[in-house]
Amino acid sequence: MSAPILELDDVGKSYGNVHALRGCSLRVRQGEVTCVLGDNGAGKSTLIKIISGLHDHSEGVMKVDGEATRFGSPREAQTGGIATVYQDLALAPLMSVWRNFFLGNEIRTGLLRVLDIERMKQICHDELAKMGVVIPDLDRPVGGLSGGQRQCIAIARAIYFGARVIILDEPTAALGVKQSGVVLKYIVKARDAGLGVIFITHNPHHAYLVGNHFVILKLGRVVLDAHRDELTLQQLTAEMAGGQELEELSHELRGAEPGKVAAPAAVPHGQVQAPELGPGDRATDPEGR
Ligand SMILES: Nc1ncnc2c1ncn2[C@@H]1O[C@H](COP(=O)(O)OP(=O)(O)OP(=O)(O)O)[C@@H](O)[C@H]1O
Repeated sequence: MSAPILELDDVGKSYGNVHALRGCSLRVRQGEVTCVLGDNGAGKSTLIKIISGLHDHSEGVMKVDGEATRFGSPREAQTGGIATVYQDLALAPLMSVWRNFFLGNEIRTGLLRVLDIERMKQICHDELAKMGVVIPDLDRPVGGLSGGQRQCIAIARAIYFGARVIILDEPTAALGVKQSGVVLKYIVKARDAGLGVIFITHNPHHAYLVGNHFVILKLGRVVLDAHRDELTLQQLTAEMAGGQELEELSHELRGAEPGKVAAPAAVPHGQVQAPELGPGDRATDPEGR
């Protein structure tokens, strides 16, 4: 197993009296997808903010390449090779695809330092092609693209600008089934390109399709930390759903409405009931099984 690029040891963060994160340990390795799952208020955003340099941790140690590190700003985290793709993406909707790709990092040429548009378009085209993204017209405003395509542009951009760890903040949360599939494929491509991917999600089905490693946060604590070999999709779903709590709820609902059969237990927060993985799903199995 390769040495972790990023390690958290017992990291915690308090906002005044609120312990948003406690005793969180995590390893992110090259060529692996680490999925961080958790309900609302579990501490996922706090974790992202610590790793991406927005907040400092109050307890524990964060290491990058084995060295204890505290990022003073998101820019420092980026320089350290850590890129965060937020759900709202920080893309400018009215700007073209290539302008968005180079936003803040434009290539200039000549004495007058004018924008080298042709070169930027060519690089943008090549980098998207490497990820298998085909956008025929790079002059098109990003706002006119699908949510899945926008996520992919943001991922390709992070890779091109030197990310070694990429944090994806619920990239499939606002997407339908097909678009989610597109984004999951690019997560696999980023992993195969050698990045360490942190995939934040509410959805155990999406996580299990691409994940090598799974961490579940609940009320700021890690309640599950398992490698793919140690866990089935059903177990992951049950852990996420809080099997015991749903069992109790199911009894309660049955009691409340006599004669009615309670709804299936494991469907929290509008998520889809867990399908058994079919042969098609295995296409994105990170172990290639
Ligand atoms: N700036 C803050 N000040 C005080 N409390 C905060 C702050 N940010 C987060 N918290 C609290 O910390 C806990 C964890 O919040 P966090 O946003 O990290 O959870 P989350 O898992 O990202 O939730 P969601 O999925 O709803 O975004 C919550 O109880 C939240 O209310």
